[in-house]
Amino acid sequence: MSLDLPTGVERRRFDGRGRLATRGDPVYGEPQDADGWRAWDAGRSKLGAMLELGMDVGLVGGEGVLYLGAASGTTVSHVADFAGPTYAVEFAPRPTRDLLSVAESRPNLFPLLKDAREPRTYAHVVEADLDCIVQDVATRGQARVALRNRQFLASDGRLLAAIKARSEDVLDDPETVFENTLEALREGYEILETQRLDRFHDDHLAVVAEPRSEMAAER
Ligand SMILES: C[S@@+](CC[C@H](N)C(=O)[O-])C[C@H]1O[C@@H](n2cnc3c(N)ncnc32)[C@H](O)[C@@H]1O
Repeated sequence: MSLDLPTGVERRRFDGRGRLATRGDPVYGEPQDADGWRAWDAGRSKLGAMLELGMDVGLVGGEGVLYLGAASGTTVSHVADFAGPTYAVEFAPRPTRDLLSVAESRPNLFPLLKDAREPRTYAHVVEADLDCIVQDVATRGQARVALRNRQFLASDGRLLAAIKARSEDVLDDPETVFENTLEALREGYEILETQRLDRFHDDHLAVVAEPRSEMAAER
């Protein structure tokens, strides 16, 4: 199935091959074309992989985004190229330094050196009613992170999460980890679509979800 890409994301030719691309300053040595488009490497980006696999991520371009686990900005740089205000949370100082450089040419990208498990520490900065949370934290308790940050999402917003099985339990069967994580997520989200990302990222499950209205409060 082929779904529309968000405005600001196109399929362009690089070295004779059609690849996803956004327009902006290069960040990680990715190929660029003469019109200022830069290739979006799905092998280095879970959101890129979700788009390559044709998942219905619900992005149209221009969204307000909270990105959890921004690292040095590989994926969030592409997000900021096509989205609106993009809040990028990362708790490790070293990659956050790189993220600050990525933000220099992207006035809509706001790096936050914060722990995604503690949303109260950035709730005064991040706006409410965002269209989208992108989550790629690779830490134990990935469902809890998504539930705690649900407060920032509009009622019709989307959670786009990449769940890494080995971050929850190195020994457990990934399928079991994914089932348990989805069960935990259902406390605050309705799961719309899931897909294994193994073609691009081993033992990762991509999840598209929307907030459930009946969840009383964040935990
Ligand atoms: C797989 S990497 C993210 C890669 C990035 N999303 C990309 O595609 O460019 C996971 C990142 O999550 C960060 N992280 C893990 N736990 C976190 C937490 N509780 N709060 C904020 N960042 C966290 C790690 O420091 C790491 O940089």
